[in-house]
Amino acid sequence: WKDRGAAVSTRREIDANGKTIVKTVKKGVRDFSFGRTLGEGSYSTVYLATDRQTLKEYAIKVLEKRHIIKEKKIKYVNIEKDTLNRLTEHPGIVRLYYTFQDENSLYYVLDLCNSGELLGVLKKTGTFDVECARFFGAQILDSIEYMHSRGVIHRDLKPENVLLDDSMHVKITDFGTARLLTDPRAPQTPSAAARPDDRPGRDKAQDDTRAESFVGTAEYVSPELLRNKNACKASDLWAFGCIVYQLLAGRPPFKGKIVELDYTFPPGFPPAAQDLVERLLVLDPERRLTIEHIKNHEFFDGQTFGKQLWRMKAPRLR
Ligand SMILES: NC(=O)c1nn(CC2CCNCC2)c2c1CCc1cnc(N=C3C=CCC=C3)nc1-2
Repeated sequence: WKDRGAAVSTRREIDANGKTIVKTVKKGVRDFSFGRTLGEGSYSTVYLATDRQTLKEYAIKVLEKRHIIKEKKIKYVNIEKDTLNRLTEHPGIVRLYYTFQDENSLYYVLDLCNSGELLGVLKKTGTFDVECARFFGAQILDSIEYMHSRGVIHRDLKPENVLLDDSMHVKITDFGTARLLTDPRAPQTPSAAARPDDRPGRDKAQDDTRAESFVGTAEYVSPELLRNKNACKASDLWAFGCIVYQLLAGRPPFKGKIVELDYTFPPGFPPAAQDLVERLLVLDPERRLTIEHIKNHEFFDGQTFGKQLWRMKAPRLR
């Protein structure tokens, strides 16, 4: 497990002649004071942590080596690190600054999102109005577009994994179950994605075993992931449709795994949003709206995307 990125801290020591020497050493666990637990996964715990020298706050994800080895999850750990290493330049993705390790654990030093989960904020207000749903929807979509452009499929997008920073801007997290496409320009749909890809050097093992073992969260998992376990970029857009529905309705469209497409819109659900959701919650991934179409959909009329979107002030929640 090669550490990534090197943050150094300077340490003053007195040498044998009583002279003060300044050493630069790679940052380690002693350079941080660990605070409350922000979340626990089956293989990791995420803590609030403060850099003792700079006083900057981070989220530090700690994984126990013994547990990962015992549960044969080394591949997952490396996938997450490789995924985070690919997603370095976008305001809507939780950033990995660097990693370090000690004899027992691996440490990922990540952006801290002080405003918690989008789900928590939604629960406080019950539902969002169109302006809020459009702002958060646009930031999530902009982040998905960046992920997909870097050949990353998240596979488990849901409001719990959409975090918010101090300015109430979106930061998507938890790439432990992401799928890395070896060719970022890979096709958008499972049939093309499922076609055996015998390019030399393609790591089939990674795809096959991971495709077998992972399925997203029941309420947001796409039909193709349930059917043939092959997630494609359109699978993240199915989850996006579920999230847009939930922001405006206050609950996800499906309770538990979807059988076939039986969901209804509550009275008062905005018509443009209804049309958008209906074109995303489509069983056949090849017929689902693509990101370009979504950005041009009436629901996002007047909404900017790209750099300008991330300079906007988050709307007051109501
Ligand atoms: N799995 C992770 O990588 C991860 N998990 N968490 C906490 C989870 C809590 C349950 N819902 C999903 C997130 C984080 C991260 C990345 C890095 C990260 C950065 N900031 C926060 N901040 C939080 C603040 C209040 C409540 C929850 C999270 N959390 C995380």
